[in-house]
Amino acid sequence: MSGTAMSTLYAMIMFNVIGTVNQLPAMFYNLYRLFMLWWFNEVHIIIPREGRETFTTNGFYFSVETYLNTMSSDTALRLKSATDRTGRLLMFTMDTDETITDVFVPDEGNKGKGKAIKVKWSYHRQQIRRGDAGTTQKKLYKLTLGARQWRQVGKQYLYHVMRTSHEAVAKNRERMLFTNSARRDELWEQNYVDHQVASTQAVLEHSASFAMLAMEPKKKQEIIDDLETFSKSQDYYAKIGKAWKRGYLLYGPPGTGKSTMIGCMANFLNYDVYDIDLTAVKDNTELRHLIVNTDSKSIIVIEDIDCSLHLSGAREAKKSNQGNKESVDEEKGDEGKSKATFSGPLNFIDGQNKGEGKSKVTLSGLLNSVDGLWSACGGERLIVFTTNHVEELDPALIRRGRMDVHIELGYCGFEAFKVLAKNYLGVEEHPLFEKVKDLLEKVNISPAEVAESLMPKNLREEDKASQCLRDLVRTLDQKKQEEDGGKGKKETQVKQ
Ligand SMILES: Nc1ncnc2c1ncn2[C@@H]1O[C@H](COP(=O)(O)OP(=O)(O)OP(=O)(O)O)[C@@H](O)[C@H]1O
Ligand SMILES: [Mg+2]
Repeated sequence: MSGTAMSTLYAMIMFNVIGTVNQLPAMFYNLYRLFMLWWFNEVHIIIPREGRETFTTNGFYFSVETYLNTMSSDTALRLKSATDRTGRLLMFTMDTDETITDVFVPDEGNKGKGKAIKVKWSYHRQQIRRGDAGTTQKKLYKLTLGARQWRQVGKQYLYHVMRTSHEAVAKNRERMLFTNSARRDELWEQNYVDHQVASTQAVLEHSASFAMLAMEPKKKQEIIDDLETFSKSQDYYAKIGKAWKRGYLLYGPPGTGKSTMIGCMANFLNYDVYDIDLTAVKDNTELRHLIVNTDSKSIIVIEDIDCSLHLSGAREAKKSNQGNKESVDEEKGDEGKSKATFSGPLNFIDGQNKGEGKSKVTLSGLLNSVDGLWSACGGERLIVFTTNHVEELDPALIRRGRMDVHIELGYCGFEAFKVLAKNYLGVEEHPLFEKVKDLLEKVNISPAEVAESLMPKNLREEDKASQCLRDLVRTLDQKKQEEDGGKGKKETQVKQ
């Protein structure tokens, strides 16, 4: 094909894409177009970096870049690599004039009838002379595919590119942790927050995944299925007229993995986390304001809800004192005064009430805020309460409909231990496993304590697994003796 003919074709496709050939008589134009497609049998689509207006950029160019990044590292021969803007994620892009091939299977029922098509992508830079102003460089991607394929599934393919790139962006999106909490330092210690970026934004650094969560496998799978179903059920929730929200109550003794599970949920769903410390919330109005101002795709967390406030007490006092308007007045008194926002994780509540136990949040205030979230906010959200003492919570707070799923996290059983042994020591079998199994049936020990025993204490030790397992057996024996001696709790507890 001659250079002139190619340029004509480029020009045509570009005209076609941006729709500027309206002046041509329609019939002549269509005939001409069909002839060109038949004659050259290939279509080239140019996606320039520059947008249509001066000084603008073309969003689709970046979608293509992200899309190609999801595949170019496997197929291109020359790649450029760089980190993304956060400096954390490695991106691979094609080098100039590099070409890669993509295979696309259109939907059944489409004109392409489900047959795979091959398309080519290439990346180019062109020097453009601008008279006396010198030259500028134009960056562009070029898509090449058969003329018939373009007619049949071209648009479907381009939408596929756009959708895949949006999904990749969503997947690699950094999860943020917002907190009103004076517990910020504690969160840092737990590696929830990256120190370096905390002054401007808090990135959720918790690397927890369900794979490393020690829990009975069937129960774990049920939770994963529940989360997955929830995240894909937008249409279903709309159909039954229910807000797209789900409440989780996580309860169990200390160190059984409640906070860890929240990290797993956030990473699994790719949601942000809003950690609300009720003791740092001034009053009910402020709480409502905080909750309603959370973004979609987020998990609103209230940890240790039993200790944050004496919520059940507040409710009981209110019940037994129906005539006393004080608590109601308290709830209404600060209407409109709240200034709290989730503008960032640091200092967004004025310091005076922080951690001083002066919060005036009441149980009914909390109930109203949760219900307000259910009714007033669009978008998907989870709300998670954690507690060590579920029996002390007011039934209204945790009734189904508010807290849809109740998950008990118990002491460490043998199944949970095997997950920990695999994660911490990389072993799936060991002669000491039988002994550990036997002791775990008799002793109540939290996964946190087991995890602590499984941490190598001496790097010079060659057989770290045996050393750690011996350490665990010693700890379990010691606990058993304590329990046998009546010092510890002896009643059987739920194990995971
Ligand atoms: N089920 C578990 N699976 C894996 N690791 C666990 C599990 N439970 C606890 N751990 C380990 O123990 C540490 C403490 O656990 P975590 O903070 O999740 O407990 P918790 O139930 O929230 O305790 P608390 O009631 O005191 O807040 C975690 O950092 C993790 O390393
Ligand atoms: Mg916790």
